[in-house]
This record gives sequence, structure tokens and C-alpha cells, in this order.
Amino acid sequence: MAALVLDGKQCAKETEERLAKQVAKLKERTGGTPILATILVGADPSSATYVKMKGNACRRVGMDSLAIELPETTTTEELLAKIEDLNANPDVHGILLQHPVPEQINERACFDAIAAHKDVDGVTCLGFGRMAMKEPAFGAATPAGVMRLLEAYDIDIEGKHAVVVGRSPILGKPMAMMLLNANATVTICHSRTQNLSDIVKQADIIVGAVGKPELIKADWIKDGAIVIDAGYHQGGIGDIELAPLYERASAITPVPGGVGPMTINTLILQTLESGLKQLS
Ligand SMILES: Nc1nc(=O)c2c([nH]1)NC[C@@H]1CN(c3ccc(C(=O)N[C@@H](CCC(=O)O)C(=O)O)cc3)C=[N+]21
Repeated sequence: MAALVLDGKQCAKETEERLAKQVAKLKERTGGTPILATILVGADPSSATYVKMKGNACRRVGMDSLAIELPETTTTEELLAKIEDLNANPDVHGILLQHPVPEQINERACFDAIAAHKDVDGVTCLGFGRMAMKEPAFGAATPAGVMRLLEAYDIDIEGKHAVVVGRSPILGKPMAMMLLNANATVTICHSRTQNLSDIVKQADIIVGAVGKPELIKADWIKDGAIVIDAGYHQGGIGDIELAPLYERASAITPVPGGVGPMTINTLILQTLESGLKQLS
């Protein structure tokens, strides 16, 4: 049985068409367009690529982005001051601080300095806590993008055993919480987990959120599983050994073209939501 391919690229494209219409209407009504401020600290090439992709996505739907680039040597205090400026700037509707930041910076403090109503990337503790409690909040972009992709294909989650490999603050941990909120039974694996392959073998839904190329082997994954790969590594591979699974999985997210585009799409969707609130 060939797996249903969860085509994030196509899903993002269809959503962008809808968003572009909403932005045009907002512009007509208020004369304003939502702006996403993107902060890139240091010169990591892949971070620069992703920030550029996010800016381009904003412009594709008629919004704009304010690209802020800070030197590798930036201190926590300097970054906090920049975030406070953006919080206070009425022309900025969303703030993204690209992870990772250089190691001298307290990333958590900077994430949490983002005003909740501008935390369109869903990285604040407040946003995580509210999401966990099913209160209104912007979701972390990648896990929220995964949930939107599953919904777009009517993938049933209730009662399924979901295994999330990885527990990072803006990916694995919120992913697990969102699946729990959708009534999955959730197991979270991490670097201290023993017998990882035995646990993965039980998964009805497997999420690769570990940031290690093809760490999760195809033969650990049972026939008919739903395979979600949130990894992204040079050479177009993810965290899961995907190739052999196109025959055996019931649904699968390709890399590239699966979770990645949905991450960006969720970020601009949430920026529009924030813009609609602040501009209307
Ligand atoms: N505050 C913060 N929020 C993030 O959401 C965040 C971050 N920091 N730091 C890094 C990761 C990585 N990330 C990706 C976004 C899109 C693709 C993506 O669209 N990938 C394309 C391929 C892109 C290519 O060709 O390289 C795809 O999968 O189709 C990948 C990775 C968001 N991240």
C-alpha cells in the first residue's frame, strides 16, 4: 500500500492564496499591512536562508517583513533592548527571533521578552503554557504547522499512540502537548531514553523532532504508521530514514516539501492574525 503523501508545499500554497485575499481586504479597509520583524543574530548561513524564506513568504501574500541583523557578538541586554523596541513599535505585528542565537545570549530570556500578542512564532513560556491549557495562544510554528497538515488531510489522531522523538522547547515539547490536546496517547523520547527503537516500534504516529539526520530507522517503524518528519538537514534529508517508508506507511511527510513549508506558512498565518487584531 503506498503511503498518502502529506504535501506541505501544496497545502501552504493553497493557504497562501487565501491569506493574500485577506491581506488585500485588510489593506483596503485600513491602509495597513501586517509586518513581521525577523531578528537574525550572527551569520549562520542556514539561519539566514530560513529568515529570507520567511520574509519572502510574507511578501508573497502582500505583507512585509522588517529584517533585523545583529552581529555575532550581540549581548543579551542589547538583544532584549531591540525586542523591547519592536514590542513598542505599533507598525510591527509579529516578532521572530531566529533560533539558535550565539551561545553568550540567554535565548530563553529573549524569547520571553517578546510581547505575547506579537509572539507569532509561538516561542514564549506564556504562549506554551496557554497552548498546553487549551487557552488561545499562538502555537510554535513547526508543531502547529504539523497539526494543520494532519487536519488538512483529515488524519485521525484520537486514541492513537504518538511517539515524539525530541523534546526541544520550540519543537518536540510543544509537538507532544498539541498531540495530547488532540487526544493522542503521547510518549516523548529524548537523548536519555533507553531502547528507543522498541518504543518507536509501538508508534501509530511517529514524529522526528530530534535534529539528527536519519536517526530514526525505517525498520523501527511499523506498517501503516503515520510518519511526520520535522527534521531538515543538508542534502534534503530529515530525522527519519524515509525512503523505504513510502511503501509501508499509511501517511508520510516528504522532506523537503512537508513540514518545512507548513512551518513558514503557520508563521505568516499567525502574523496576519496578529495584524488583523492590531490594525482593525
Ligand atoms: N524561532 C525559530 N522558529 C523556527 O521555526 C525555526 C527556527 N527558529 N530556527 C530554525 C528552524 C528551522 N526551520 C525551518 C523552516 C522552514 C524549512 C523549510 O521550508 N524547508 C524546506 C526546504 C528548504 C531548503 O531548501 O533548504 C522544506 O522542508 O521543504 C526548514 C526549516 C524553522 N525554524
